[in-house]
Amino acid sequence: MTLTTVNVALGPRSYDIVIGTGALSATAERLTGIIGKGQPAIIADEKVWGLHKDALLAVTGDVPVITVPSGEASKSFASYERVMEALLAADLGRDGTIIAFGGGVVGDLAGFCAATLKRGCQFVQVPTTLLAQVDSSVGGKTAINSAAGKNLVGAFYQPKLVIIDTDLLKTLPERELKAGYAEVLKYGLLGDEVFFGWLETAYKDILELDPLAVTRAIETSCREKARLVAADEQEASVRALLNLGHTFGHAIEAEAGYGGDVLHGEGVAIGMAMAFRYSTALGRCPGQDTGRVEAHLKSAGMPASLADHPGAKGTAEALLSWMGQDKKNVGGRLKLILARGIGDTYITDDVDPDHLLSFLKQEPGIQPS
Ligand SMILES: NC(=O)c1ccc[n+]([C@@H]2O[C@H](COP(=O)([O-])OP(=O)(O)OC[C@H]3O[C@@H](n4cnc5c(N)ncnc54)[C@H](O)[C@@H]3O)[C@@H](O)[C@H]2O)c1
Ligand SMILES: O=C(O)C(=O)C[C@@H](O)[C@H](O)[C@H](O)COP(=O)(O)O
Ligand SMILES: [Zn+2]
Repeated sequence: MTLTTVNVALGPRSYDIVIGTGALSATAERLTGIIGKGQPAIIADEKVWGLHKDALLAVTGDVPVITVPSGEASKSFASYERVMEALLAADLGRDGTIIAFGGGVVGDLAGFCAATLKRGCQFVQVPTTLLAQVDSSVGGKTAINSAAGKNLVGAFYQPKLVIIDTDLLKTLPERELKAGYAEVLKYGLLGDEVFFGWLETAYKDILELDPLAVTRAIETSCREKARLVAADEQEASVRALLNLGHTFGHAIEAEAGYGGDVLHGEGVAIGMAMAFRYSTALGRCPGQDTGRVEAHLKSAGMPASLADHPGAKGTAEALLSWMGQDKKNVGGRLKLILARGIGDTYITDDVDPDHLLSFLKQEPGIQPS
């Protein structure tokens, strides 16, 4: 078994991402080294725990486990409170280690618990979805949702180690694989046209979990994420490129509620297509590139607009109002990631809300005001 290691270079907060088949058992010594003499605890997605607990327990030995229900609803204040009380009852101190075992939901929740437990304890990510393996386990964005919007309560807090065992993906449902693929695609669209070109031919292999294709997709995504995070840990500049499609996507998710009608990756897929269409509407991106993005999403069986997704809804006004809550906004100005073409994106706060509203009103599937 060959493992690949990508380092996230953040000075004293630097850490490795270890990627490959069998990565979990191969990193056992590193994990126990991080745990040291402190008290560890596992925070696991309930479904993942049922499927894969033996793989993790074989590495950690007997460790307290706190499970949370599967799904976005677990990124809530209620779930955060329950998990924090359980961690305190398990006697974790600052030298304790929280091991997140699940997709992005568990990673974001467990990371926020780690950031705030006694003002910070150790944290290790063991992501189990494609989305979490290519994106959410890396970079230290941790959060829960609020009634006001997605990820509005959180912290930047880096893990000590990310263990990406691609064997864990074998049980992932197809819809979740596709949702994760949206974030893979993001890395091509935001800055790597060659990678996008490869994805146009390799997407079937990735979705069928061909080991070489999956590993290349994960490694390429993690390298680019590690590069952007190392350059701008707290999203003061270039890191915002990782938010391509998210201002639209988070609004679509929020409007659908967090009950699983629209998955994060599905919102991002629609949001990226919207960002390209809006860039074309502004005369900044050739329509040919936008057409290529839409065509690829359709080939991969993913939505490119609200009309393609039965759970996506909302009026232009409602979506714009959610976008107004976005954390990137400064001084009340909307900030968007737009495109000059595939692999060439930029961050702008030069957004006219009236113009954006007219654009949204013409989007396929948007509800009448
Ligand atoms: N922090 C970040 O940088 C970042 C980046 C991207 C997304 N996110 C967040 O991540 C979340 C989405 O993550 P997600 O797509 O992983 O969703 P998720 O965590 O809800 O997992 C998706 C589903 O797959 C199931 N599952 C997980 N692993 C499995 C496995 N190996 N086999 C079978 N089933 C499995 C889960 O039970 C769940 O039902 C969103 O909340 C999003 O905001 C965060
Ligand atoms: O790591 C980042 O930076 C990202 O933006 C990655 C996104 O895929 C992820 O969904 C993130 O949680 C969104 O961040 P937010 O700041 O818009 O909540
Ligand atoms: Zn995302």
